[in-house]
Amino acid sequence: MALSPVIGKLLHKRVVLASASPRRREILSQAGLRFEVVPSRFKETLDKASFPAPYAYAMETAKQKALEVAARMYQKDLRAPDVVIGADTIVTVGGLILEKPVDKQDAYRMLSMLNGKEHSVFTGVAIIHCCSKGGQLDTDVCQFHEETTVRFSRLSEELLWEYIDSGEPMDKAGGYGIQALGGMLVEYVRGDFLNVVGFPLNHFCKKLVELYYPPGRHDVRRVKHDSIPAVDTFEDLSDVEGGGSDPAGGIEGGPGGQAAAGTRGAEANGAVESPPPFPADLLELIDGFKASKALFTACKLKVFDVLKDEAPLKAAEVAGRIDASVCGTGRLLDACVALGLLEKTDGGYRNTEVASRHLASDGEYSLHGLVTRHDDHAWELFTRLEVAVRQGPNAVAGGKVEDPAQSQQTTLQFMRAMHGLSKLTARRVATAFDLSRFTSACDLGGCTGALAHELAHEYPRMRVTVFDLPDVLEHVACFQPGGRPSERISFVPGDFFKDSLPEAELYVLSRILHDWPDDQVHALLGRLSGRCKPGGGVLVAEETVDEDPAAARSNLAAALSLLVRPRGRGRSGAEYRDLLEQHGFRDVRVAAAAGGALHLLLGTRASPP
Ligand SMILES: Cc1cn([C@@H]2O[C@H](COP(=O)(O)OP(=O)(O)OP(=O)(O)O)[C@@H](O)[C@H]2O)c(=O)[nH]c1=O
Repeated sequence: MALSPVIGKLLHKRVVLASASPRRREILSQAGLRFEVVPSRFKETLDKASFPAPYAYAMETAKQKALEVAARMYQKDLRAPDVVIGADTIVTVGGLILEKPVDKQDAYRMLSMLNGKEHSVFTGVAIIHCCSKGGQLDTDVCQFHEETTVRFSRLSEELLWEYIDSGEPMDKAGGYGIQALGGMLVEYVRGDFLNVVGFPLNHFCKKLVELYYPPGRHDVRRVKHDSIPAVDTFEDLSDVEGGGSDPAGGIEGGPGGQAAAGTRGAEANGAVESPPPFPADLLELIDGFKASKALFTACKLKVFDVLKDEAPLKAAEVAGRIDASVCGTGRLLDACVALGLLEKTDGGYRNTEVASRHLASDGEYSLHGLVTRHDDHAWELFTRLEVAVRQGPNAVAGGKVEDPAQSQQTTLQFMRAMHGLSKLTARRVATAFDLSRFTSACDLGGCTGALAHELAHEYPRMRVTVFDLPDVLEHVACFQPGGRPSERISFVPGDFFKDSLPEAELYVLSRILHDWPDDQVHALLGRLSGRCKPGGGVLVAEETVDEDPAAARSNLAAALSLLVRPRGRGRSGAEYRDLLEQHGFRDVRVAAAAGGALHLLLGTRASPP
């Protein structure tokens, strides 16, 4: 069966289901998973009020159930299973969390609350990978939750009691079982049916895909947090069976036929037309700016710096370090956990590897400066996207040109942003072509010298001059590795439109040309071409505006940025090639770097006719 490659990843592992729920056992075994069942002894008594949302409570309970089993099994024979799966299903209505009723009266109380209304069913799931490290149990926790909306018909007292007397409600969250007699109470279901029954199989498979086929081995652009499965087998299945995001499609093909019976039951109850597929991707897109803003805020408040130095820390401790409210900090930290930037453990919050490497303000590959620049500058610029669309490029701010050297602060911020970005791509730019025939290079607008360092490192015969505005070069010292530039790198102050260009065999224009309108690009290339000797070269690195709709998604940010910028313009790869050829460069070779984000061109100066 097409799904088996995903489930199959667990077939050679010792898997334990930490649950007494017969429904979970059935759902997972019908999906082809092989596992042992070890019911958890964890008491479901966590303080619900201490969680920011009901799903967080369900996820934590699921995790504690699984951890209890892992710890107990490890203690017993000093060998934990490879994977322990825990789950917890709750029903929420009017802000209340309903678990399993304690008696018939309690079941009546719950069913009365659900009567004639919509409610949510959340299942929190924890997939815990265990191993033994230094004689101790080591666990790696992966958690997620799924929400399904269910609506009950208006039911008479008599029917409610008849249902309660059947005994079915007693071991089920919210006091009903949708898969059996309880299905008759349900008017409609929106979302994953199996999630209501007790285990969100579809989301579980997606998580397995994320865990066992991490981005990098596949096309990164196809992996989206909690939404699209990244493996062909799984994606194909969704297509075949009625559309990836259509929960109903998934149910029909689901294991065992229970689910199918459930949906048919809901239809038979009549009255309500089945709702359209839940547009999860679209909603994620609508909320996309909130995710960016959460990241910006956490960076600005130096959350990732604090957690890089000391971790794990509780929300109150982080709040103390960043001088912010405990409640606000808790929300922000949880948002960062949901975004995959932080991890939450029993001891508190800690950075993910990516956060420590890229979001703390220090470190070789820090993007903190880039994030700050986006928050302070790009954010504001994008609020004017509508104006830019209506009036065309460069119309924003009445054509006001932002000068990066406006103030020391702005210059430094700009340099930090550029430095972070350049460090990430410099090696790729330096090595995309064999540049070993050049013994000197001049990086025009080379800013902090990040690319110059890579060129000097890659080509031991090459001397590199960084040519940039005096205000920029004033600050370069703090960006040099070890505090000082290499012997083969020199910094020369000047304006490439006015001042004499340093002599070099290779001229580099990395992320420069997009910033200028055509007349100034021609002026600059004309000066450069006049200075370049025959056989010399020009290397251009740019984000391009591609005409190819298939590439549009990856170019989206660059294309829109170029639209809202007060100056400059986006160009396609072909336009850059044309520009070089117009200025006497021949044999233009083209390459892509940084996963296609950068377009590189290397041209050779022809002898004048
Ligand atoms: C809404 C609904 C719930 N359930 C069952 O309700 C229990 C929830 O309780 P839990 O605490 O998550 O699990 P448990 O049964 O106590 O088992 P365990 O995992 O060991 O704690 C699980 O059984 C679910 O199937 C159904 O069978 N059908 C439904 O429509």
